Amino acid sequence: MGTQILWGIAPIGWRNDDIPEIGAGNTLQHLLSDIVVAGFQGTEVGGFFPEPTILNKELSLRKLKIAGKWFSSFIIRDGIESAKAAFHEHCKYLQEVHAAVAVVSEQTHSVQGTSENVFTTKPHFTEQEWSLLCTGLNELGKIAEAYQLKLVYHHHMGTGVQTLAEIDRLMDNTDANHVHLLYDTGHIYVSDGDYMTLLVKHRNRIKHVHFKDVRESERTACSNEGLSFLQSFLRGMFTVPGDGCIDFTEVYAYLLKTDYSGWIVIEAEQDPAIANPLEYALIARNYIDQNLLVQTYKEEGNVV
Ligand SMILES: O=C1C[C@@H](O)[C@H](O)[C@@H](O)C1=O
Ligand SMILES: [Co+2]
Repeated sequence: MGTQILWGIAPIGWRNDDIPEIGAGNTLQHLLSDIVVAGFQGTEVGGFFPEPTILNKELSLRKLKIAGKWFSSFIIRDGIESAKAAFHEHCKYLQEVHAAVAVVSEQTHSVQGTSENVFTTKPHFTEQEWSLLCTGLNELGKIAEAYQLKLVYHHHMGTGVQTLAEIDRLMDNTDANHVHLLYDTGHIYVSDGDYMTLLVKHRNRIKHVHFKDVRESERTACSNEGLSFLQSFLRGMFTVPGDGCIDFTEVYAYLLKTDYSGWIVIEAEQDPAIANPLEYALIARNYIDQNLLVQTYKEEGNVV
């Protein structure tokens, strides 16, 4: 067995699909070259990425890989058949860029992209909606496998699968063979004020990881002011590991102890006009090298 971890960083610090205007001047080439400078092995696909042959060329020039890509599903709103058709297209693209996972988030009734207070407003699915969602995800999971991908579900602020209780329900009612979990430290911390319980409870379903850190003072301010999800990230609620309040040494130690293999993707949405993306990528890299990789080194029996 043993642990095989690939380290990536998401485009979200350079350009953000939730607010496409910010960082719009950052090109694909600029982003990918910054990722190389910061010493990461790959990234996730952003909405502005080109078709597979062009992307593969730019990736191979820099020896970078693609981990996966976000997919907003509307299983509840549009029905399973409609979601399946869109997901086939998504998986086809991902297979062509040799990705490992398809990141799925159900966006029916979501307030993620709205001006609603994300700390007090979120959808609560009915019994019928839960049943449709879980059945639909099982179907999408099988489609992902046909493209040599794993479907990993992204719990997310402002959506119907946000809290630990909601993630429990999703895990309990979907097929573990087809529906896996993406563990995002930042989202579960902002939602529940805790990140270890989810990790320990559902470690056996976790097949993809986002390391997102949180500035506690900004989280409190955003919550007190009743900001939306988009306003909160523009305000600086999220940051890279090493710059916020999450103890990633604890998270990483647990992943190592349980032989996690796969991608860990640094993901911190910030306004690139305020937080220089390369500078923050280097802060993350430095934190990983100084605080996390030293654990792998010790596990291998080395003396530090
Ligand atoms: O994985 C993610 C993808 C983004 O589009 C999303 O809004 C962000 O919060 C996230 O965690
Ligand atoms: Co995420």
